[in-house]
Amino acid sequence: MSVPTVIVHRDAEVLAQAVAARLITRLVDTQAARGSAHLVLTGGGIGIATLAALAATPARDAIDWRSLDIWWGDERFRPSGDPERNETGAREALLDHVDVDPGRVHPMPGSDSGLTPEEAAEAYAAELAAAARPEDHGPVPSFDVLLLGIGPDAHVASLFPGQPAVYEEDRPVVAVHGAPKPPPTRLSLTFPAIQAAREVWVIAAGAEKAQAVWLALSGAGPYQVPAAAARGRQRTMFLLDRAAAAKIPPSLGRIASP
Ligand SMILES: O=C1O[C@H](COP(=O)(O)O)[C@@H](O)[C@H](O)[C@H]1O
Repeated sequence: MSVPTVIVHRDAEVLAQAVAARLITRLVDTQAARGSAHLVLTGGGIGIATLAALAATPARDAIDWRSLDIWWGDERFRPSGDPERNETGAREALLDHVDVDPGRVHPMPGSDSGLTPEEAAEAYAAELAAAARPEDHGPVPSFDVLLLGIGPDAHVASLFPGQPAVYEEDRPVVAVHGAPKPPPTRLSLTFPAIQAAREVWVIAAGAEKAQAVWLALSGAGPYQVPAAAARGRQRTMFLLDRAAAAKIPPSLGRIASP
């Protein structure tokens, strides 16, 4: 697994725009090299703001949207179209405004799917397995970029401290019950699936995330600090605003926006 690189931007607005710009470059380069790319989206305030920033920049047209597979790192188990779903936020902020191939957009099943949360997790795992190639050496595609927000409690995706999902070592997707942040029932990628990504980008803005960010970069254990296990195979980035970076030593964070 890769050692995190930390980049600090002035504020949440610059952070969202900078991550959007970085994403365009990464996806364009990947599509040039391999013809297509796999992107995993996150929900949350800065996650959706990043997607809105991507939608707002004309450079978004450099991405071949029809050759992009879009996945989610976690989802709230609510009906399709529910405002609490990460999918709903992503569609409104970005996906409704670009020429994606609907067949390559892979939302996690909702509570109106007729599936139990456990069945929904299994269904999503099967969808991931169907997209994996022999060279991926595992049950999920090698995601090119996997975006993660982080909670004040250091949760990533829907992997909350001390919950059974953080101990999952085999299945790539699990149902989560009793999440401390509402809604309580969710689906989430697990650490093995997250760590199969080529690149993991943790995005955080705001002072309420500062302690969690510091713990995630300080060698804390993943069961109590899930963000400490947010690592990509080739690259891990912590993309922060100044408030979220406030507790990490200045030597660790490279200021990118004066
Ligand atoms: O519940 C969730 O929370 C995290 C962080 O959200 P934020 O609003 O505090 O930034 C998010 O990354 C995750 O996808 C989501 O389901």
